[in-house]
Amino acid sequence: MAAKAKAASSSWQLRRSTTKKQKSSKKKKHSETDKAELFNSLNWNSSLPTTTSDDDDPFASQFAGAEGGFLSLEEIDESEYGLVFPDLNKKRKREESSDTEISESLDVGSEKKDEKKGKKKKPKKKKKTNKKKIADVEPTNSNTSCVSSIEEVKDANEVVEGEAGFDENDYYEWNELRLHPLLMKSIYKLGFKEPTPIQKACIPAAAHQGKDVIGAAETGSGKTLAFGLPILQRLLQEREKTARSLPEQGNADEDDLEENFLRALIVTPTRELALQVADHLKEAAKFTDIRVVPIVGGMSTEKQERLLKHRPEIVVGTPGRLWELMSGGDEHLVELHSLSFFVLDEADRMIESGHFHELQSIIDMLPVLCGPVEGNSQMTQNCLTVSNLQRKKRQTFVFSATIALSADFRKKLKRGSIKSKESKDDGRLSSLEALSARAGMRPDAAIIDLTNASIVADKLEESFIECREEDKDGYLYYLLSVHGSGRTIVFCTSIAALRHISSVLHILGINILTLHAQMQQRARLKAIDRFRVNDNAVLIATDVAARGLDIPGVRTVIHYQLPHSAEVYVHRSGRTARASSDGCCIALISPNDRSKFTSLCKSFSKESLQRFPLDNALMPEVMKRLSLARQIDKILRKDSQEKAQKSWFERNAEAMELEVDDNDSEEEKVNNHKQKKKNSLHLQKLQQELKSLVSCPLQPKNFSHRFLAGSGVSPLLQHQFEELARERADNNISRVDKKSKLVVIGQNCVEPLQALRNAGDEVRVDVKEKTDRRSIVNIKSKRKEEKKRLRDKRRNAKKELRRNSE
Ligand SMILES: Nc1ncnc2c1ncn2[C@@H]1O[C@H](COP(=O)(O)OP(=O)(O)OP(=O)(O)O)[C@@H](O)[C@H]1O
Repeated sequence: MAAKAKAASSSWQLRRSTTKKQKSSKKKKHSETDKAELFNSLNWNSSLPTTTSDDDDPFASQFAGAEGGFLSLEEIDESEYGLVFPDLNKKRKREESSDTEISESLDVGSEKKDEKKGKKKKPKKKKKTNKKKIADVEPTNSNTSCVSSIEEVKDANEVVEGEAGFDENDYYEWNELRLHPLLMKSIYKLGFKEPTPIQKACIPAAAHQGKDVIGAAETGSGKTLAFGLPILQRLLQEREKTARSLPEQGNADEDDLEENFLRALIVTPTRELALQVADHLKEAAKFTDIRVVPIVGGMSTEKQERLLKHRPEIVVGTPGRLWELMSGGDEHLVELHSLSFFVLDEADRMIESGHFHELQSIIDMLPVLCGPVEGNSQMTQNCLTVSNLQRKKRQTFVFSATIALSADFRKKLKRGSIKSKESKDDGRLSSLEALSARAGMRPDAAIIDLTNASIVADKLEESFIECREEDKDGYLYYLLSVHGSGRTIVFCTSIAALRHISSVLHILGINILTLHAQMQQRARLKAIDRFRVNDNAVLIATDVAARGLDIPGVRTVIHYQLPHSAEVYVHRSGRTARASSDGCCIALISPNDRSKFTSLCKSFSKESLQRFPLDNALMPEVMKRLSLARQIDKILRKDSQEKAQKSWFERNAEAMELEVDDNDSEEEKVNNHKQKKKNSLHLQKLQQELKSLVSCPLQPKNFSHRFLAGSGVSPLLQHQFEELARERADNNISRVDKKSKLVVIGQNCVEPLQALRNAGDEVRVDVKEKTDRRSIVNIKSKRKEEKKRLRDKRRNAKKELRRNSE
């Protein structure tokens, strides 16, 4: 872990130095907006402990310097996020000289280029030793062109052959999918032994039958490659066909081939997801020269325009930035006549507000399918310049884990078909069905729904904690300190709640990262980066992180606030238990959340749920710390608000060239000073008290100092105790002093998932029974309230009468 952290920090240093120049020029540009943003967020940021702490300043918290989620806006090297185009030639040269394995693959690429330019390829000698393997990979259907080059299959085998533990037979399930050898090579490299069910179902339909696909499968089930591999497959096949037909056509279209058109446009709802999908596709296209570029908001438009000038074949983007560039007339993005794939990832999110208008406009830009485009002379002109092979039917892919939850799609999934008719409500496409139809989805689309009734991932353990709204912070702190092992994401619905818990947890000494839509994009990416490299990191996020984010090793998802819809609950929970690993989610349910939670359970046809097992003996200590943290937070907030107000007043006065009169009398000044001193002493006292509490593990009320019981000992502390015990044993302490002996009883419930499993079925709650009981309780309490209301009314009326008669 330390090595990882070191590597990460050194890579940051490197990035920072390379971007120094950009930094200074950007600083100027952004300074005004940065200031405005800083000012808007004063209530929040200013309440936080500052790193420029003055030793005498009690308001500079003891936790200053903790990583927290309080990211400074440092430069991020955009090449890290796919925003710098790789120079293919340079990349080739570098890889050729450094890696013999990869050089073989690049030979294939350069041979392909030679083919394109009409040069005759020298036949390679076939090695006898590889014959068996080639036969293994060869498709059963000889029609396909994808495995036409036996040399490529051979190369693919050779690339991975040398790797320790590689056995091609482990990958036999992929053979049926008849993927291009260069794609198989990436799959070997990625180590994906078998296709996931959604990949098995989608690839034949999309890649070999050329169908449109509506795909629904649980979160983390590999949907990205389910649509990504067919795209790459078709592009590779078409290139080969074109290259083969070139010599026959006498190289007439050679120039056309040199000019790449946009072939696939993938739209995702969030920036992080777009960057991630682009990265994933780049991995899959690693051994080809197909280029994938992410186009997302929050980053330099100019840079992205420059990238698009390189005419990448695949663009992955968010609707806002894509539409901004399209409406601005970006050449590459508006030349859509050769577009062969249009993909809506997380499609059900796209019809929600916030994305709708841009997406609708993008869809309206897509040419009407098939052949020369009607009614658009520009398009028709462009079409004439495109190779016939490229001008094939456009395929539309619509994917999400929760399509099956959307009412209209559920109907359609049952029917097994989509309506081709466009339904429009006052000029807006109102449903996902209408949107896909408008995008050109054909009625014979393959509908692949692999979601089960509960929609959530198979290996996800769901649980809940019932508590009062004001105790949520305490239970969250409990979970993070008692079971704070493994990566955890805490989801909030509002940014205000996120800020509140981040601040309190920060004061309590828990290292947290934050992610929400009001953060600058660089800070958002940085938070994700930091979260990725730390095995025990805690990310407090809004629903901007709910969809698609693929961070391996997320063990726990905590719903601090319940989401507004069942779909979001599925996606949030789906950040754990991904790609056949397990994980758990815990919902904190206050009385206000109950009805929402019940309807959530109903929509997933849940019969029973686990109550998260708690050690209530620890709660008094938790609440004690929390109370201190809240007091500190309140004082810090008040102080920073006052400072912000004062500096705002002074700044404005200065801007208006006014002199600020100090009207306070000497006496007032002295009193103010005294009050300030008193407050700061109080704050110091609170901070010290909290510091001494958090330096010890959580202790139950009846805590024995002789035996440190497992529950309440954090994993880190337990490790330290064990080390200490070992050291003592090694030193062979001869003094037999019972009191000095240290006994460490192992902590069984480190991870929440383990705690849940250890608790077994004891904590299982019958949801239906609970709902019924609740509704009875509700009716009873409503009746009681009504009776009380009537009684009060009668009493008041009597009083009124008496007063009138007097
Ligand atoms: N065939 C495979 N075998 C093993 N792992 C795979 C395979 N295909 C994809 N993965 C991995 O599974 C993880 C999840 O994939 P992906 O992000 O595509 O899931 P998803 O279904 O799109 O999830 P979500 O619905 O949350 O967006 C990724 O880390 C990916 O690398």
